[in-house]
Amino acid sequence: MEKFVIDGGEPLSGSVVPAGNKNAALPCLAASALTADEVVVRNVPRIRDVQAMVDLLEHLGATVEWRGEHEVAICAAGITEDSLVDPRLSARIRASFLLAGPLLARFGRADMPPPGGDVIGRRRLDPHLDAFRALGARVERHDSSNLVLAGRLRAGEVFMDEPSVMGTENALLAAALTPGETSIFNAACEPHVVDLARMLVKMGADIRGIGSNVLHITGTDILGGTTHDIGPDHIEIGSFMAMAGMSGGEIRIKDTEPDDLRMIRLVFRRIGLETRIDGADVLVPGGQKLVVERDLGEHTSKVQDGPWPAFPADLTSIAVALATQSEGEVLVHEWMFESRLFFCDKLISMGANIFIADPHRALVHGPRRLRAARVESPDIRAGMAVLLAALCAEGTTEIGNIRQIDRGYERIDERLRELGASIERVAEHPVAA
Ligand SMILES: CC(=O)N[C@H]1[C@@H](OP(=O)(O)OP(=O)(O)OC[C@H]2O[C@@H](n3ccc(=O)[nH]c3=O)[C@H](O)[C@@H]2O)O[C@H](CO)[C@@H](O)[C@@H]1O
Ligand SMILES: C=C(OP(=O)(O)O)C(=O)O
Repeated sequence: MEKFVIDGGEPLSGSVVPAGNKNAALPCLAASALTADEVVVRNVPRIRDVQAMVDLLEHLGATVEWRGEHEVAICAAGITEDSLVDPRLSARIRASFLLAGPLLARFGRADMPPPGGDVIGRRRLDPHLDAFRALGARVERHDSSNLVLAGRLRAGEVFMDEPSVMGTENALLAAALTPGETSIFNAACEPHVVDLARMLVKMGADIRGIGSNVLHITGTDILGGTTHDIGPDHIEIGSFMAMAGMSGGEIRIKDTEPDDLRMIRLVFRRIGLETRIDGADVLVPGGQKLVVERDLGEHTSKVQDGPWPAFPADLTSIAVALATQSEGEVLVHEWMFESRLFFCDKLISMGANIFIADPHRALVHGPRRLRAARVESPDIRAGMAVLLAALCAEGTTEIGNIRQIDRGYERIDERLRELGASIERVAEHPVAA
């Protein structure tokens, strides 16, 4: 067990290169299971969740070779219809369920142990199952241990009951290896869904409508290998933007996809943070006095997440942290997950003024001088939000359970030190009873 020990209060400045998008790397790695040819994925973030997906593929029988810090070659020729998904590894990540689409399409059967992932509310698998059923699969067994899907897939029409990100990805993965034209309506269109669709095109599927909520996939019975570069992680970029604003420093975030940042920049501006686009970089000017923009008629501002291109759910915790340092009042409405805002009590223990109206809504009043505390990281993004708070708090904060932060942010302590932070990773010894 490790913890972070942070001495807060220093402005963080300098430049940082964002890691590859975690939520794109995971489905793109799962896509390697669709073919017996070699697939090379580049700009892969070296985070715990990626390692779990790589371990899952290896356990299934794929060969995996790291060819550089961020480049991995996978050959799934060794995966057979008898390969089994390891339940222990599956429980480590939500994205383990993305192996269902490839296994079902390739072998006509997928025996899936329950996935893991952040505990941030109920996480439905129904949209995935609806999609597989629309392509001709049946649920053969579903008990607390496993969910077994079976059937030779045929192209069809999928109408998602909600634009589920991984549900859309599983439908895409399955449809790419199913001959004929499949249409997905009410599809999710997050940058990671786009990334996966582009990779599947390079593997031999024909996909129209990429980036929209209607996808037409002409699948094939054999997909080939490819080399694919993962795009920059817009959630990590948003986290660095908030970090600059909260600490008062100037940070340049390099090599981004500015078009993917439009809603994030718009919402952060509402919370009081100005950012500029300079070529492919985002510049957060230093020394900003953050003031919340009120709505017309002096009404309270609201930040609400939603499916793309709305503000990403994975940045709501970061938005709460940012709002603690901005003058005024913001209502953060985390509409998608029921438990994600429970972490606000960690910020409250550090001195933030937050009124938790109900599980979905928190009213944040700023600015508040934050003070050091001992806190645990409940999930990836809450962990990062608490880390941002610690970086601008007075005194020495300790954050436990940092495995959660390591699930989604690569070498975050080293990268923060390069920006001037005082942060140490320290082994934590259990206290004897
Ligand atoms: C590995 C991965 O990629 N994980 C991401 C993925 O999870 P995941 O794919 O599991 O999330 P989903 O998009 O399926 O759903 C997210 C939540 O929002 C709810 N919902 C969704 C759409 C909608 O119109 N109405 C609605 O209520 C769902 O019921 C669920 O509770 O997408 C989430 C939403 O962007 C992100 O937080 C996760 O980081
Ligand atoms: C919720 C997240 O991840 P997962 O879906 O893998 O739990 C996240 O990335 O914030």
